[in-house]
Amino acid sequence: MSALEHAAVLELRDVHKLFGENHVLTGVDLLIEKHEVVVLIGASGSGKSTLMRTVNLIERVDDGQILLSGDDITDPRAATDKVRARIGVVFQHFNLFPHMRVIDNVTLAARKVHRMPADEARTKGVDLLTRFGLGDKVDEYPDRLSGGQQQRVAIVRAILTDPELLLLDEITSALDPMLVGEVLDLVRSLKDQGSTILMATHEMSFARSVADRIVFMHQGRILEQGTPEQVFDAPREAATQEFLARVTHR
Ligand SMILES: Nc1ncnc2c1ncn2[C@@H]1O[C@H](COP(=O)(O)OP(=O)(O)OP(=O)(O)O)[C@@H](O)[C@H]1O
Repeated sequence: MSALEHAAVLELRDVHKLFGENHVLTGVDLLIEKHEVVVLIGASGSGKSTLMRTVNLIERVDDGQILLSGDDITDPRAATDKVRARIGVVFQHFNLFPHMRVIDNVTLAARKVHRMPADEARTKGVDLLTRFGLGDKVDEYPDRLSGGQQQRVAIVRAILTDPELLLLDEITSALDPMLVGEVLDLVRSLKDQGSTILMATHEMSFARSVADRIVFMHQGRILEQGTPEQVFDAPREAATQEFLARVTHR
């Protein structure tokens, strides 16, 4: 077997990011294996979003390397659109096109970027929407859907082309609390079907129940990581203890 076949889905090696004088990522090392669900937690401003944005090449790292299934995507010669086509991304705001029906939103990238034939994309889109309880919304426009439904559509869009990695950045933060559960249930199904996920969230009980590994970020680096039991029940670092004391009552 070649070394590539053993490559982790995602590897960050000593990643640094600065915004002017603000050193936001201060040396992040992270390894995510296939089928792993890794949840990033940490205070506001600790660098979770920035970390995810460097993986999707929205932000360029200032130092260090990021490898996707063994390919150095921080190499300036790596084609940004080809890298992005291998990663499914869902942000806090759904960013659906308001003038396009749900099915067209879901299949657009598959058809235009991945050159999937339109009928195949539609069949796959309808199948996934149906599986996730949106079968009757296929031909609706986004503004006829609840926030939770729109976010589920955004997730279906992200998984339509079977990406190697899913990045989920605070996907429930903009939702009415009543609608959070349906979105988190979908994430749980993705885990059950073997997706590889890097997710930032403030939903601590969900993080505990879904994560294979919890990664606690503090001041731009990973302060500690481990199973949910290790990090939530026996945090080693004072900063982790303080953070958890503040958020776990939620
Ligand atoms: N485009 C940008 N330009 C300048 N500074 C930025 C930019 N994006 C993020 N920052 C700064 O980087 C730091 C980390 O922000 P980031 O959004 O990564 O934190 P976070 O842990 O995701 O926070 P939250 O939980 O609130 O989403 C903050 O100090 C923020 O102000």
